[in-house]
Amino acid sequence: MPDIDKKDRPVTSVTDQEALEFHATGRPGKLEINPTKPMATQRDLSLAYSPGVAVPVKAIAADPQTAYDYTARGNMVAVISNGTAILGLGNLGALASKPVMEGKAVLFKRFADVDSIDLEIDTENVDEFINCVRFLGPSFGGINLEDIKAPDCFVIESRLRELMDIPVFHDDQHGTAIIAAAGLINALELTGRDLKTTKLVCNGAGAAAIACVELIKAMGFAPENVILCDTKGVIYQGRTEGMNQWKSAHAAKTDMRTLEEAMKGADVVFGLSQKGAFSAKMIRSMAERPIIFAMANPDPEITPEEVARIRDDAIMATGRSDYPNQVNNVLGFPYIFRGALDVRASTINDAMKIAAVNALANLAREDVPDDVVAAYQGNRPRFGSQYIIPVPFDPRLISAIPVAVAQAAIESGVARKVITDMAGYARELSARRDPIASTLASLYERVRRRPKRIVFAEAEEEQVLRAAMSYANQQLGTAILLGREDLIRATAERAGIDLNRPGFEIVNARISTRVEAYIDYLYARLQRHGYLHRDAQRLIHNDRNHFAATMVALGDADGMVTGITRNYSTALEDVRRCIDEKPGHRVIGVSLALCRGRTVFVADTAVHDMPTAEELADIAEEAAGLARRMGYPPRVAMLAYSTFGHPSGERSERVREAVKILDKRRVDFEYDGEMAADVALNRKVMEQYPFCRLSGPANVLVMPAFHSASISTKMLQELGGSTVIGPILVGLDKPVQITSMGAKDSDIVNMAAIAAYGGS
Ligand SMILES: NC(=O)C1=CN([C@@H]2O[C@H](COP(=O)(O)OP(=O)(O)OC[C@H]3O[C@@H](n4cnc5c(N)ncnc54)[C@H](OP(=O)(O)O)[C@@H]3O)[C@@H](O)[C@H]2O)C=CC1
Ligand SMILES: CC(=O)C(=O)O
Ligand SMILES: [Mg+2]
Repeated sequence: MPDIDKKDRPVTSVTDQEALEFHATGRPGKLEINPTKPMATQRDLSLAYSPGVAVPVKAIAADPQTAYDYTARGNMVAVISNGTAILGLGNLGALASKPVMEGKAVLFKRFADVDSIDLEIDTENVDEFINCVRFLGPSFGGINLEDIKAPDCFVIESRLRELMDIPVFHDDQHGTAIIAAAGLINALELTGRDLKTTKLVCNGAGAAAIACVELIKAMGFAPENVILCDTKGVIYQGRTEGMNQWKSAHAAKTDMRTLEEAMKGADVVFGLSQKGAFSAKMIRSMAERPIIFAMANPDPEITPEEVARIRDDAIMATGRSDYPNQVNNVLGFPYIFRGALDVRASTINDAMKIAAVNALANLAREDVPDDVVAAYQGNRPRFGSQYIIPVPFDPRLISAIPVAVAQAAIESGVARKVITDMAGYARELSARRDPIASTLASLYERVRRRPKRIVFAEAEEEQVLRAAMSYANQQLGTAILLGREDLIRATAERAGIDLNRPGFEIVNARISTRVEAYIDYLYARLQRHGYLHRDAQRLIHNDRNHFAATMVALGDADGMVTGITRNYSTALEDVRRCIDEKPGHRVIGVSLALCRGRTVFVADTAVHDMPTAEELADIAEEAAGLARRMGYPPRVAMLAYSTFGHPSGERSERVREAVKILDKRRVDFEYDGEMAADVALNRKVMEQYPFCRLSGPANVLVMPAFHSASISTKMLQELGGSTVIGPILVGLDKPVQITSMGAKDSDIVNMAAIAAYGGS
């Protein structure tokens, strides 16, 4: 069980205030609705609404299946709850469940491009709830039930499945069961067990547990080898206390009465109950090479550290992201619905669930290819006791699971649309998901594995302190706070930030013991550039950028972030006085623009005002390198106002020349130009130039000059609704990132993490 000692604290811990601010910032909540058709002209309105809308109305009335062609139904799932069992928090009501349901809706979109809306129904009456949902059927392609207490959830789901002709899926039951079963299959394989003879104990007999037990029995577990326990102990035939029909269906013919008795000699134990339910004695009494899935959230029935102290032959999984082998339903519901929606399935049946189980289990046995390594913090996990199930950010999930689910739906006769080209479908699926979320997540994970000391050069500012707190809280490393200690502490107190916890270090330039070394270093660099010794003294004593950059140059910090109090070019000049460019590289700025599921890298957005052809070629190489490091195979477009010589003009000459220079350099990425932005980004327009060497729309845009780079990224941000990260500085010998003036704490912490990643 390597490495688990370091993982005592949850890595994603956030403060209550951060969580509230996250939800309240900007438009409150996590969701908004956007039209997919233009609504600009009278004609648009006539088509979208009266009179044009009457035509699809009549078509749907004549043939209901055409609703999938003319409305959003086919890609729309409702996430529905009454809040009676919100996560592990209990019955806090429908309204309080809304943040969770919005969260599930966002995960649907993020991971599988499924549009989703949350609906909170304010009743605990089972019949009222059922009636409310059943009449909503025409609006949706599927219903994802969430956080409804047992046994109500069983009645609600089975009645709605009968009443509705679209998939109804209780995520807490089947999502959990599918992921647990996938992990179990692999753990059985690794321990050389046959599922027909394996003895399993499941502690807990609620929503998740009953579904797990039903699924593994459907997969071939012998009913007599499965023992279910609840708060009253073993569920045995004839027991009357605390029973219901769902527990009775799994009551065992046995003399055992306690969990402790049941676990003696058991091969597998599932915990779907409560923190701490498994004792050391129970774990010790299990069979050799036991399989222990302690899935209670947020704290498992027993921790991996505790198990490791008791025995070293166990395969261990939990529901948490900070241990190996996370069993979490986010691995399932987005992809299962994706597959079900794509074949317009009328239900999600056992065949589809088992197909999802096998697809997930098989994925963990495959070699992890290069372009997926980023999702695993740069490591290449090998199928084994520490890797029995993929992580949620594995980009292969989007093509593996929906294909298997869709195929099973077709074969089991519940699909209303047949996909014949499954390989083509898998390719389409891969293109649906933008890897930026996994890229950033894996970047953060990688930094967590090798935490870094990052100096926050403007630590007297409140948003910088907030970013530093988030950096430390997320266990990315030590936040070195540069500034006057009294001011930093006063600001922290006003902002409610506790600086006495681990993860912070305050450095005051005026009293630092390293000042003389920094002055000597800077003077040696600048003495032949018109600087006197006292100029170097003044810069180190009075200027936080020079002090911080020198700290990084001399190895007293791993990286630096600055920029909110000084404009970009000034901050960059400060840094360049202290740090050179990396040998053989050119310092440039690259902005990441994320818009409608696409990510493009735009360069140079920071340094070169009017680059020469040679400089443009260098910029292309640096930007392509960054794209590749972030997991995107680069397709570089050298942009201009003209495309392949038309219209002709002097201004495009430099860009054409840059392409020739790249030809001579025999670079190892796709590039072409000069071309206009629409040719670079729009496949159809690009097709008018069949000789174009790009294999698809560009994802790296090299701008002809700084002004066009800056204007276009700002327009994308303001008018196009893009999220822009950066400019990210690349090409410096040490990792330094500069934010824009007035950046928010979330932007600053991203830049700090990027600086830390640069030093990994
Ligand atoms: N990792 C994952 O992806 C998921 C994990 N879970 C976890 O599973 C647990 C149960 O969730 P869910 O099924 O939705 O909840 P339910 O309320 O539907 O069921 C809880 C069950 O646990 C039993 N139980 C509670 N405490 C103990 C105990 N100390 N010993 C034995 N049995 C106990 C209850 O017994 P009784 O019937 O006697 O009251 C009940 O059967 C939670 O901790 C939840 O976090 C749930 C979904 C997904
Ligand atoms: C993970 C989940 O769905 C839950 O805890 O309820
Ligand atoms: Mg849930």
